[in-house]
Amino acid sequence: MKELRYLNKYFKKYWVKLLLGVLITIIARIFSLVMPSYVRKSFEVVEGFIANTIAKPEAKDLLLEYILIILGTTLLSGIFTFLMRQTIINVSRYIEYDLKNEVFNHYQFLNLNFYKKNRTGDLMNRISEDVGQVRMYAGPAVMYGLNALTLFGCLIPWMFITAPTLALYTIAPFPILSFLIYKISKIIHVRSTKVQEFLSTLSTFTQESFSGISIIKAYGLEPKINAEVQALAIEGKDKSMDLAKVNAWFFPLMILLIGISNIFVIYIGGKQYINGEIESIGTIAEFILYVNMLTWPVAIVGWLTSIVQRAEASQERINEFLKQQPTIKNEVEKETPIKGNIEFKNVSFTYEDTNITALKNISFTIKEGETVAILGKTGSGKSSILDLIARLYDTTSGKILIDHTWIKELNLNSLRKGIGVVPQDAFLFSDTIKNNIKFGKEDATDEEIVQIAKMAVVHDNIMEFSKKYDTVLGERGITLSGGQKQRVSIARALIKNPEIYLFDDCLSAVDTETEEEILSNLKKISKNKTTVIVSHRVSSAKNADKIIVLDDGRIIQQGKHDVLMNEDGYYKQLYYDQLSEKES
Ligand SMILES: Nc1ncnc2c1ncn2[C@@H]1O[C@H](COP(=O)(O)OP(=O)(O)OP(=O)(O)O)[C@@H](O)[C@H]1O
Repeated sequence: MKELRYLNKYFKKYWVKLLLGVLITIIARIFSLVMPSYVRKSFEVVEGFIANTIAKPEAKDLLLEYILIILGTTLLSGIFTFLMRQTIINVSRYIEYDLKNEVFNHYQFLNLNFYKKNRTGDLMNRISEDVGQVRMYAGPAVMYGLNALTLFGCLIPWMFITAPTLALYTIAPFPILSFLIYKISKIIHVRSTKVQEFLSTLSTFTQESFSGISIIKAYGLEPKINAEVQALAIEGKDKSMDLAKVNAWFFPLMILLIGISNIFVIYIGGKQYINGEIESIGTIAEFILYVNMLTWPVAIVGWLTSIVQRAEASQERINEFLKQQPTIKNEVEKETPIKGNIEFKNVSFTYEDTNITALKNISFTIKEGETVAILGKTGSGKSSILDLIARLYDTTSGKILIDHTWIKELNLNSLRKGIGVVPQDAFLFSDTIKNNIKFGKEDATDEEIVQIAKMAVVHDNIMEFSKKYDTVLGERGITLSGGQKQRVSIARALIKNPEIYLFDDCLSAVDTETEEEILSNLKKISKNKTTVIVSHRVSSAKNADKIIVLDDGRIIQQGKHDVLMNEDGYYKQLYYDQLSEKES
């Protein structure tokens, strides 16, 4: 229960509703207890009538009165049971809602490393499956637990007062029932976890095969994939059958134990009645009703134990993530708007997960308003520089200064607000083109969006779609070409109108003509703004105020196009290679 203590803050938050729920549960159970004793009394009236101690009209009146009492109390018990669910189960839904939001918000603040270390499926599972298990504890477990406690607390003493020996025989099989249900619930849990795990493997596999359907078709891999799905399906069927087998034991076992208890009541009760140890045959009827009333709560004790254990395990998994603190977090309260001066001072950077040192003792300065191009072979550390500027990671050693202030001493929101990133993989959301562009500026007008799309040279493409800017992208809509995606992603950054633009090889999928047009538009729009362009093409770099050439995490060349063209080195070589490529 140590991990589940985390939920106490939510129980405190909803304590009024919970207390109301507890009171309602107790009232509902007390009303339900009235019925069996009135059934006994009804039997006694019939017995009295048969023995001629009660006259027919009086017997009729009494029976009618008892029936009305039974009906009334059962109705009241039903109404309060409804209210019990409305309060306690509702509280559990509120807790589920709060906890899901808390976990999701927490995820958002964690570093990129967290997302690399943990699989997306796992993150999703903890927020849905695990929170769902915890809700079972906060709602049904509390409700059924209370229910059972109230019933045991009221019924068992009453049964012992009415007929002690009969009570003892009646409840004797109950602990066995509880224990067996507990054992079965545990086996069910183990097997259903296996089924769940398997289902997530299966859905990952099928999802990947749908996403990669074009590759599968192009390589003629359909039979192989079908065979793999077949094998997975058989495995899944076997696991589900295992679960079904143990599930099938649950209700028969309950019915068996109810039957045994009923036999005890009838046999022992009958013997006692014959021996005159109990006064009325109605007591036997009353106890049969008690057996039926107690069976579910008794079974539930076993079930509850396993629910609590599962919730504890789930909360432990949730807490494991909630305990993780972002290493990159905002520690500066006041806003610190940025202007765009960037300085790297002996920066080295190693990725924690792979231990790859992407940058080795890098130093350079970019003045406010300058355009700097970063070139270099793949894996030389270009994107890592951009990630460090946006503070998606912190340097391993050395310092980054923005406007002469250490990046860690800036307000993180102000920094990110001042930066417009166009990443290498132009990720667009499954939403309309308009909303994807508006992501950069929520209150952008339609005119602004069109103007920016023109700047990113994607307006004409968008106008060709039947729904124009309202065209939905992604899984629910159309797939843009690589170049179109890149340009929508550029529009998204431009509309933000930040102080620093970071373009990560974002023109790789457009032809050189469009590239020229976009670059000249960028020049106009990003005048006086700091612009860092990562590229593999000299054409994107040649007009920059400074070109930085990286190799294996180190700067090997630095300067303007003319300067670098006068040096023998990577840049000059690349220039001539790309020139001859263009000519041929
Ligand atoms: N998120 C990451 N986690 C771990 N290692 C990484 C990560 N990103 C990059 N690396 C490694 O760091 C090195 C530099 O990568 P980086 O992406 O900065 O290179 P790049 O010059 O931008 O390459 P490209 O031109 O192919 O985009 C590479 O060896 C890469 O494998």
